[in-house]
Amino acid sequence: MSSLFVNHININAITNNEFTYDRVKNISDWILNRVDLRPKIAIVCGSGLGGLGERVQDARIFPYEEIPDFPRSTVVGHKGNLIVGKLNEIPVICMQGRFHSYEGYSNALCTLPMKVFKLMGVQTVLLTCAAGGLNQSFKVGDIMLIKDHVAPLLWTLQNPLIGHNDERFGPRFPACNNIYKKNLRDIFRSIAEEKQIELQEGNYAYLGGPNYETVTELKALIQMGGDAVGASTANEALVASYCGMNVLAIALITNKAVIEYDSQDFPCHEEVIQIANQKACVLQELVTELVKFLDF
Ligand SMILES: O=P(O)(O)O[C@@H]1C[C@H](O)[C@@H](CO)O1
Ligand SMILES: Nc1nc2[nH]cnc2c(=O)[nH]1
Repeated sequence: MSSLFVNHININAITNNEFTYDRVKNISDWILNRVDLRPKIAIVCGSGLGGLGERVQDARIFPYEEIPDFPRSTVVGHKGNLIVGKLNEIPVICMQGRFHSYEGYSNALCTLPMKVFKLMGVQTVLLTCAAGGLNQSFKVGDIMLIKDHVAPLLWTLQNPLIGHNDERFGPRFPACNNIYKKNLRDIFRSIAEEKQIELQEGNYAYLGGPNYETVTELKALIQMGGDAVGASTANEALVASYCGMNVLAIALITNKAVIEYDSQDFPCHEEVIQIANQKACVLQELVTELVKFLDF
C-alpha cells in the first residue's frame, strides 16, 4: 500500500496519513451501498473463531479482496470475509479474520476497519482473540473478559494514532483509562453466569509477533500486570475507543505461557487453532446472546 522509506525516514509510523477521512468514507460507502442493514454492532473474529460468521443470517459476504483499499488476511484461521447480516435477529457487521502487524501491515492499516465501522454508524465493537495465558490460575480453554491492556508496542512509532489527526474520527489526545466498558463487561458476565459458563477477567498484553514470547518477556509482561498475551486486539480497541465506539473484548486462552526456562513445552499456532475450534461454540453462544443487549 505504500513505499516504506522517504528520505530515509520510515513512514510506517505515519501511514495513518494515508487513510484520510475521504478514503475511509469511500470504503464505508462502498459497503453501505451494497447492503440494506445499518449495523450498530461490529464483531471481529480472532484466530480460529471465524465460525461466528457462519451464524450470521441473511448474510452478504464480501471477501476482503473485493473491498477497495482493504488489506488481505494472510493467517491460517482467518478467512478474510466481511459479513453483514443478522445475528440473533440483530444487524451486525462481522470480520471473519483480522490484520496483524506481523503480516507486514502498519498498525494504522491493521486498525483501518475500526475507522470504517465508525463511519458506517457502528456504536459497539466486540473484539475476540486467541491468547496465551500468563495468569497461572488460568486453564487452556478459559474465556477471559479483557478489562484493560498493556501494549509496549503502542508506546512506539507503531501507535496507529500517530500522524495527522482528523478530529472527525477522534481527538488528538484520547484518554485511555476506560477503553473496555464496564457496563458491557457486566452484561457479558451476567450472560455467562446465567449459562453457567466460567469466566476469567484480566489484562491483555499486546506484542507484535509473529514469534511467541521468550520466558523473560513473559515474566516481564506478568510484572506489568498482563494476564494473557496476544498479537492483536489492543490496537483495535485503542482505535475503536478513540473513534468514540464502545469496546468489549474477549480472549480465549488457547495455550499456557511457558514461564520455565529450558522447558520442552512449546506454543504453536496449530494448537491455538485447535483449542479455538474446540471452544468456539461456547464463545459463539455467549456472543449470540450478547448482541441482543447491545442494540441500543
Ligand atoms: O487474531 P488473534 O489475536 O486471535 O491471533 C492470535 C495471535 C496470533 O496472530 C496467533 C498466534 O497463534 O493467534
Ligand atoms: N503472542 C502470542 N499470541 C498468542 N496467540 C495465542 N497464544 C498466544 C501467545 O502465547 N502469544
